Amino acid sequence: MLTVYDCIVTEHDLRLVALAALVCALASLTAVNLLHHVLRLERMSRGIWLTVAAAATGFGIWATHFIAMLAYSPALPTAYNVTLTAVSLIAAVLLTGFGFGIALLPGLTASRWAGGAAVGGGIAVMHYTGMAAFEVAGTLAWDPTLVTASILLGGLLGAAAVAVALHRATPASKITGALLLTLAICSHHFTAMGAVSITPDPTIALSSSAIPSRWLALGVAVVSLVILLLAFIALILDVRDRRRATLEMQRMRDLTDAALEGLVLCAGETIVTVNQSFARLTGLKVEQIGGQNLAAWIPDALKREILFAAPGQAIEAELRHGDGTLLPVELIARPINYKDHPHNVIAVRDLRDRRNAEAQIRFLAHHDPLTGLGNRASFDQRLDREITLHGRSGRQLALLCLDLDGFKDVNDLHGHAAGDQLLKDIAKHLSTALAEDQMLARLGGDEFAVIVPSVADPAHVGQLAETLLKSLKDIDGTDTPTNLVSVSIGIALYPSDAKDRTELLSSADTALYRAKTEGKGTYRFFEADMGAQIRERRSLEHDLRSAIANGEFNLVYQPQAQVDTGAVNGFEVLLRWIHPARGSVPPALFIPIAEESGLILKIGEWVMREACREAATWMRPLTVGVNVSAVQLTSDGFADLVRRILDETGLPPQRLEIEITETALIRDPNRALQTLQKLKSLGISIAMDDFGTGYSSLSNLRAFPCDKIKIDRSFIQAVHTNPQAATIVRAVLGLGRGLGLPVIAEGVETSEELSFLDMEGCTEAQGYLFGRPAPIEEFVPLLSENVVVLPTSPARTMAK
Ligand SMILES: Nc1nc2c(ncn2[C@@H]2O[C@@H]3COP(=O)(O)O[C@H]4[C@@H](O)[C@H](n5cnc6c(=O)[nH]c(N)nc65)O[C@@H]4COP(=O)(O)O[C@H]3[C@H]2O)c(=O)[nH]1
Repeated sequence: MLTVYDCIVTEHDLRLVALAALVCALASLTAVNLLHHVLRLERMSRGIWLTVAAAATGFGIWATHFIAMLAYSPALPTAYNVTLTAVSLIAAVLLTGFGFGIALLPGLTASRWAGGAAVGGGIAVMHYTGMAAFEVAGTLAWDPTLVTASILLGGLLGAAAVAVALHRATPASKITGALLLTLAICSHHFTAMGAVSITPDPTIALSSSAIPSRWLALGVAVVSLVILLLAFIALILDVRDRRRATLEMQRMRDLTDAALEGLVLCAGETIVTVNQSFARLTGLKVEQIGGQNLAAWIPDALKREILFAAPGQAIEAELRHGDGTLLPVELIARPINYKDHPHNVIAVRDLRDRRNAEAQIRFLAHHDPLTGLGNRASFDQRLDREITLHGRSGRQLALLCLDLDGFKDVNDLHGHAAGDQLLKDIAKHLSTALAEDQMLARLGGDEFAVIVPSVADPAHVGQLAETLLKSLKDIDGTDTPTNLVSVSIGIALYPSDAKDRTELLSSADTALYRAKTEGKGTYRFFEADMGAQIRERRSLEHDLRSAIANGEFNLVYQPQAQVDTGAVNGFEVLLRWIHPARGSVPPALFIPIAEESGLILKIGEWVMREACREAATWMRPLTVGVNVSAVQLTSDGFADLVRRILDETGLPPQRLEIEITETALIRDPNRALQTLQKLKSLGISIAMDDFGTGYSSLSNLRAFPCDKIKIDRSFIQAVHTNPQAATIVRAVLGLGRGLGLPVIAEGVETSEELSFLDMEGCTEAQGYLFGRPAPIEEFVPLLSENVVVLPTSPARTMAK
């Protein structure tokens, strides 16, 4: 070591040593930059630039050697053999090119070390060939240890230089590599120079063809200029490559950021970079993620293993958000070559929307979207399950079918939004009244059902039905018109009322039908004989639908006469249905069915038109009383319909009397009032039918524009037997007098009843005593002349 130091300090011109080191460093940096340039090139165009890199390095080694030789002053005449000097340059270029070629073999780290060692070998070959070209007037002696050391230094440092320089494309890696290469060349040179000792020998003459040292200096200067030029080219190339790489990187980043999916570039499990979409998924910034381990974001090690083991295959995993929550994602990995190194790109797709949609679909498949209750499908499944369980255990199961009475009116009168709101409110109230193990489902428009498992006593189910009915009374009617609806409930038990689901549903439905027909807003248990009645009712409803078209209806007329004179004032029109198989079906049977099914609208229109057409043909201006049901009165445009019929038939409105019951008013008082006012404004009169049986409310008589009160026939017929009935008749007659409204008594069958009415001041009557309802042809004389209809009463004056 000391020998080498002595050699540098005492035998060399240090300024030239510094210049040699500078040229060497410049050549090394040029070589490293050119090597990286070669790496970035297509394989095809690599050869040329590999040659340029080999030339720059070979020339650099050569120039370093000869500048250092110029710095060497053994105080003897020296010169250089031309051929060997040229060979040393060629050897330096060729061996460096060979070493670089090995080092650039793709994918092998060992090849970089081997290539670097070959470059180190080139340095040694060049040096010792150069020394062979060295002529001096003396003899050279070599220290074998230092020679070996010089070769090892060149080889080892050369290997390390190339390996480090090519490890990464960072400036640090490049500079370190270049410094190591400089060190390899310089350390080799000066160690080798330390190994040589010259013994002056005046007998040895320098050959005449040898280049003198000053010529060598010129040659070295030229070579150094070549190195400078190559270095400049390498710099330009490097800057250009960097700019391109930056642009390319920016383009790639823009492209990946535009992707909706998250993209992660990984070297092994280390994240190199990510795009904006991925950063968004994690809630962090792009810069915060680069350099981290993939495990920080995809915690499931097995999933990561599968991901890399099966490139191109989508796998579902969980991604950790910056806040620690886990998101469902789909991952696909693809291997790519990035910066000549194998990498993986992982596409990350957010599955939250898909999962939500799937959950939504699953929910919709089993739930009613409006109320959130179970739907028919999930109800059927549960019922089947419960039936199987109860069948095995022998316990009882109850099924409650609920139906809203009057729900159609809510939709018609208040709109569908109000109807929907009402259904939601009802679902909420019913749900809160039920226990955990009971299931409420919405089976259709206004149909709900409740499954009650493990029924110990049917009376408990009755109590539950009452609770449900009561719970609906609590609904605040400000937003939803609950006063228009009530709920009817039908209850059937398994296994006593049915042997399977279909039969159980049918039994509960039958009980529901009964509840609806027997007052609504109530509940009924299934009874064995209900089925036949319901079938009967449904069959009638079916036949009613075609009754008008089949001409099965006709009208009968019943006279209404003055009590004192018997003079006829008009007729009440009554509908008759002659069923092709059953014969005459009483209105008390089919009118409620027509009302419930809505058929009354068509039927009522037919009655009104026929009655008006008939009355318009009468010679005398008698009144015609037409019964109008609640459904008609509250239907859209009823008053307009009546006006059109009057126009069509030509009947003066004053001759038409519409008979309504109090129940029709109570159903929807506002709408009823509006319609009645319109009818009144047309000149039509209104009679309050069946008075005394329903609400018999004075306020109704006051609030609605009524022209006549009709006392129900049940009171008239009991007037002699039941003192209470007589009192009611008197009270109604008093009410009429007080309000200034005429009162007509219905169902007068005997002269005693008539006498009573006469005595009590009732002015008008109707009943079998005056005439049974009959086809109008039977009353022809009454229509043309003022014939009194009461021939049986001798007390009465016959009026002409
Ligand atoms: N025992 C007895 N009965 C008498 C006597 N005088 C009349 N009647 C019966 O009493 C009912 C009077 O009709 P209502 O109270 O309007 O009661 C009617 C009415 O509410 C309804 N109805 C009949 N036709 C129509 C119609 O065209 N439209 C509507 N909406 N309802 C109708 O059907 C109900 C029953 O009608 P009907 O069976 O025809 O029964 C009629 C009539 O035949 C009597 O002296 N003794």
